[in-house]
Amino acid sequence: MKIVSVEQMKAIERAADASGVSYEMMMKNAGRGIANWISRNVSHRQGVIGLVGAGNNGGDTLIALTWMAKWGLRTQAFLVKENGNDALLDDYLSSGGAVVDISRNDRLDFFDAALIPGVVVLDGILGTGFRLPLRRPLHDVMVNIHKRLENRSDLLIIAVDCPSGVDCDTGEVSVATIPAAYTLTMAAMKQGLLSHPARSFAGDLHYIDIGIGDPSIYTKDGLSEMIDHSVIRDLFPRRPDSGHKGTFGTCLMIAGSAPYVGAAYFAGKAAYRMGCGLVHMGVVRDVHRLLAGRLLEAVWTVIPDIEGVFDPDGLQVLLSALQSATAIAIGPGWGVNESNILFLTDLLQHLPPSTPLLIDADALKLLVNLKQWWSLLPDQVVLTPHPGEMSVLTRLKTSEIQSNRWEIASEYAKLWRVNLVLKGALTVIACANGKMFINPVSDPALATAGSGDVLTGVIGGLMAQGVSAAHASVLGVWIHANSGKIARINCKTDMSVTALDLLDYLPGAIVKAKEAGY
Ligand SMILES: NC(=O)C1=CN([C@@H]2O[C@H](COP(=O)(O)OP(=O)(O)OC[C@H]3O[C@@H](n4cnc5c(N)ncnc54)[C@H](O)[C@@H]3O)[C@@H](O)[C@H]2O)[C@@H](O)CC1
Ligand SMILES: [K+]
Repeated sequence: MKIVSVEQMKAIERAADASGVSYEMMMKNAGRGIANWISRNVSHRQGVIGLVGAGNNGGDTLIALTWMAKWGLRTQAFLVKENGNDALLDDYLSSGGAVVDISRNDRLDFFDAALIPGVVVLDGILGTGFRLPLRRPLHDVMVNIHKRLENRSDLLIIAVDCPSGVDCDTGEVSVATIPAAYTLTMAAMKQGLLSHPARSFAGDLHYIDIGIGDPSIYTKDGLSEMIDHSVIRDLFPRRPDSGHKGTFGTCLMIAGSAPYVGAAYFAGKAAYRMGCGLVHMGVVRDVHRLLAGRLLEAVWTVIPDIEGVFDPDGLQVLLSALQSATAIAIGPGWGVNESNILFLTDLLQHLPPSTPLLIDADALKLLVNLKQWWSLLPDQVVLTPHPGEMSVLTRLKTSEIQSNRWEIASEYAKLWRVNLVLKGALTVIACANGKMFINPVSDPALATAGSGDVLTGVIGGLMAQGVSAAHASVLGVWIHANSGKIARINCKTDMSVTALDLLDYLPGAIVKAKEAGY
């Protein structure tokens, strides 16, 4: 789904209107789309109530309620602000709907009576027209509504376009913003919903077609994209029935050191879980000793070491593996030390220029010791820094990176001509060709030691099978995040999810990616 600012959305609507899809038609399509989505996706046996604001967001909601009333559902509209949508109200009433005006902060007993367990609440008070701060008298009515909906897990709250009271550009929220289980977003994702705190209020994000198709045809701006099912479904490598392990590539994983054994395991196992035909592990003796009996699927080359880290002259043993790999991943668990700077320098000089490369973790921190390191990389390259590693690479403060993730990722991906996966909640992928993707998943289940090593294996395993560096990053980030979501559901808490769980639920995330929408 494309991502837009409020200004871009307005310009797209103007252009669509000029090309024949009128504002009225867009709103009708929005309302019908919301009603259809609810009837297909949620149980609405207890009826649907709408919180209706004075603007077009309220208009969308009234049209949705009108359709559902026509279909015989029990519905009620609560007018939260004196309403300018008289014609839409008349339509709704003549379709059998019921209206209660609570805009003067009275008659809330009717609202209380409507909040029966299982009822669907459509939040259509404010959309993209809202700017903080929330003004009176709406503020007071919304605070009262908020109090009543708080902690009501027996209700299903669905936000229309955005949770009301969210700034759709910045992601800031008002005191009265109501957290939703789902947000049904019109035509394109509003960028603010992919930033915190708004993201935590929006729940699962779904697209509603308002009849204009792909919004990017109405603008010259290159729109970023939220990773969803429509983005990833075509990115999987082919797996012909006649394939053999050579068909599915060889990932050379140069990982681990005596203090960080697990990193090599997580990365190597994840590459196998992603369908890679063969994973060739380049590791020091201590890592080999501990993992050889655990990662039985792997082929091993033991790299000479000095006190558990790579010997600067140790690359010789890997030269033939470097040539036969179809992708190379480096960095997890290396440690930052003088030996590894020399080892990395030698390694970059011996890389086959056409083999895709992934650089993660400590190898990213070591890169800064090499002059113009970005000129030493192959064309197909992915860097997967977390904000701390990005800070080392750019010499910017982590706080500065975190407050401006999209712009900074985009700027440096272009500068270094790399595909950059800036990790953390709401991972940003800035591709070397200028395209930007945002992962909508923000789940503390993923914030656990070894999680990044699993991601390295996932992306490396996909590249080994011939998926481009950019596509492997997009698909890999989505699958990794969803394995976290599935792990949280299965562990029944995000607290107990470990990197081993992420590995275990990769197959579930792959299945989900292949068969269902986000
Ligand atoms: N323009 C279009 O053609 C379409 C718009 N759509 C819908 O329209 C929405 C945007 O509609 P609008 O531009 O009418 O805006 P909204 O519906 O978001 O709300 C505007 C209303 O909120 C009030 N308001 C704004 N800031 C406030 C504050 N700080 N405190 C108190 N009240 C405040 C305004 O006075 C106005 O009454 C979208 O989110 C979407 O749901 C869709 O129907 C698709 C088509
Ligand atoms: K809303």
